[in-house]
Amino acid sequence: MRVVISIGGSVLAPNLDARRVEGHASVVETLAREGCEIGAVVGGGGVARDYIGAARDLGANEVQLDQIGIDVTRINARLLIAALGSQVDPKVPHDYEDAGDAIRRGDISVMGGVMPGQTTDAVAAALAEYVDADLLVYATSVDGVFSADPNEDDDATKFEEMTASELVDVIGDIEMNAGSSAPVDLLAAKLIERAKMRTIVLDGTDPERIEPAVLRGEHTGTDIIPEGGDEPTYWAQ
Ligand SMILES: Nc1ncnc2c1ncn2[C@@H]1O[C@H](COP(=O)(O)OP(=O)(O)OP(=O)(O)O)[C@@H](O)[C@H]1O
Ligand SMILES: O=c1ccn([C@@H]2O[C@H](COP(=O)(O)O)[C@@H](O)[C@H]2O)c(=O)[nH]1
Repeated sequence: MRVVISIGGSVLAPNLDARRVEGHASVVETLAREGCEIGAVVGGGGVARDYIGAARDLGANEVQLDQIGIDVTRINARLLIAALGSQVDPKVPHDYEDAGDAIRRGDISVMGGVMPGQTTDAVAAALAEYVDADLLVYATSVDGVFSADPNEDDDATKFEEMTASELVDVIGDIEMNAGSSAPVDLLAAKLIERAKMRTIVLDGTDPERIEPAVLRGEHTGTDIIPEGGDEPTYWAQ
């Protein structure tokens, strides 16, 4: 089974806690031992937003701010690489071909951002499509996709499952400025839709939640169901 895991910066490195990074690395290594081929994509989190906020105050434009964000995602990717064993490609790929080559060699590949105008959510979706992944998992700071931002709206309800086109509708109005927050960004949702990619959005603050989701489809987040796609088959079955 080939899986791409997007790990939000806010769940990997909300502060520089080595044990937390080790926890995520340990789950990735366990999945690799179970026979999964893995591409990981790491976000920038609060640190990226702090840098972006300061540079915005200094007058940088949105592309310059995105470039700062990309730099931070790549630093976070290096942090995860540092915690992974010998099976990881030590290089942070800057494009999908290099990441795909590493995965096909049997290495774990860890990417950050690639280009302005998107977030690492879109990188993960594009990598998943490029390597023909069986599953894409977003480990983010909320336990799934809600009808509205659950941190802003007490009446927001969680989707246990939804189609990719419903996802596009729900997140379509979220702003796309550098450093913006969304469980999955709009470009990622469109890529998931066109690739008919089976996708799970879950709370990754506890990395232990990722393993049962990948191996058995067990989680409390949101399943994005491919329209016209096949029924999911789980690795452990
Ligand atoms: N409809 C929605 N459903 C769920 N979360 C939403 C929704 N709309 C906005 N959000 C916000 O999206 C946030 C999750 O995305 P966020 O970008 O902060 O984290 P991430 O995916 O872990 O990546 P990173 O921290 O690297 O940016 C949540 O904290 C929530 O406030
Ligand atoms: O391909 C990419 C990836 C990221 N960015 C910029 O970086 C920040 C932080 O990334 P997150 O995935 O949101 O953690 C993002 O908001 C963008 O400003 C990018 O431009 N291109």
